Amino acid sequence: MSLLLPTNLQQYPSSSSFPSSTPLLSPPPSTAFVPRRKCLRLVTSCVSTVQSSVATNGSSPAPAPAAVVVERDQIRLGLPSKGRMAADAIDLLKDCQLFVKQVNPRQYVAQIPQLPNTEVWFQRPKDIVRKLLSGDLDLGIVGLDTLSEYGQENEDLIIVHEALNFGDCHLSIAIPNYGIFENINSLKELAQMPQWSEERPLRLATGFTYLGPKFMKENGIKHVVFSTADGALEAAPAMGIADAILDLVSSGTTLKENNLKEIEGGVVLESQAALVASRRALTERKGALNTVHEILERLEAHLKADGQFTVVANMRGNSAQEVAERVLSQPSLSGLQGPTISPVYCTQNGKVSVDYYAIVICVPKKALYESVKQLRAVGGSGVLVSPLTYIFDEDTPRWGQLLRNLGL
Ligand SMILES: Nc1ncnc2c1ncn2[C@@H]1O[C@H](COP(=O)(O)OP(=O)(O)OP(=O)(O)O)[C@@H](O)[C@H]1O
Ligand SMILES: O=P(O)(O)OC[C@H]1O[C@H](OP(=O)(O)OP(=O)(O)O)[C@H](O)[C@@H]1O
Ligand SMILES: [Mg+2]
Repeated sequence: MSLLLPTNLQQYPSSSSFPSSTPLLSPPPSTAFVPRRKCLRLVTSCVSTVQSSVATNGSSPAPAPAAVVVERDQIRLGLPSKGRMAADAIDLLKDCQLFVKQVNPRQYVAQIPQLPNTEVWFQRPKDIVRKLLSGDLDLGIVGLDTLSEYGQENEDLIIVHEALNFGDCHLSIAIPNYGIFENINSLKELAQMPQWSEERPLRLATGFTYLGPKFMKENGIKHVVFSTADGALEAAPAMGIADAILDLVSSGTTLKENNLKEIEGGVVLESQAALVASRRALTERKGALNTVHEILERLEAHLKADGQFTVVANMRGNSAQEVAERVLSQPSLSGLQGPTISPVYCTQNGKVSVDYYAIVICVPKKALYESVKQLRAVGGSGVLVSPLTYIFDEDTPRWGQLLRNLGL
């Protein structure tokens, strides 16, 4: 990777010399609960964080901050303060019956009455990651892209839930769909283009100044130089500033509108919102593990139910067993653990009898129509479909994983 002539974008030669757009500076957390002696240690640790991280977000992995857990009574959860993740994060918590009470949008601290030992702090997503690392936050909701870029594989960061079902996008290389790139459709073809040399490397514009150089290095692409900007990167190729870009894509509209295309092998990562925690907080801060357990249980119950419908149907039959056999003969009707089948009691000529059975199953939303067709095929009628709110399993699989990860 080599240096290119300056342009109107900031240019940096490689991952090792990519300077920071913003230093990892986080203000000391509230000292309200910090005893005096701890206060001194806290300041020391903040100073060392600042000094050691001026070359981020695109340099070598940030060193683990000093292992200090500041004493405070409240567990701190960081939520995105604005942008596309903010409303969805609050809505998700609301769907889990966790109501974030924010008096007005400019107030950066809020409460969740259902979690009395927890404070919400609204921060920019990248600052959530930085503050998890500095110990100023204990938990956070951010995109996996931001976590990877600013967390830089730091072992103190633990992904508690990696798929919160919003903020979906992917980080991808894109090139012009015209000119010398017209017939280039893969990373390999891009790398092998005769145009790139030590003197004239491929110019890649990205805001991902850590992940970009790392990805190119891992893919053996040597003749590349990086530049950065804060947004509207898709303009860079047409402006003649860059040959390619590395940016987030969701609908693909921005690429299309700027005559750019993605290439095979060019996806650096898939991203969506995740619940992230500081390992130190979970192991050392009183109450943090209980809080994360409760949040995780609620999230899992909601997210699992979110993809499912409850389907109730009537079915004529001689016995529950016989109805069950018919239902289970269909591939999409086994539900989560098999159908629940109950007799429907009717009176006929003054006598109570059972001619029908009600069957209840959970059906993935995507398979709803197929399931209705299969139900009809085995004699189902009067099909009622309703949304499912929560599925609380015996155990949350991610909780077990988390405990193993923490060595507990
Ligand atoms: N199409 C998309 N473009 C960018 N980010 C997306 C997209 N879809 C989902 N996301 C998620 O939203 C996050 C960006 O949120 P937002 O746009 O609020 O930016 P930000 O982090 O506040 O950055 P900045 O304010 O510096 O632009 C991404 O990190 C990603 O996880
Ligand atoms: O695939 P799409 O749905 O078109 O979304 C992708 C675009 O959205 C984001 O930009 P953003 O809107 O944050 O603007 P910015 O680049 O100016 O920050 C991202 O950086 C892409 O440019
Ligand atoms: Mg953009």
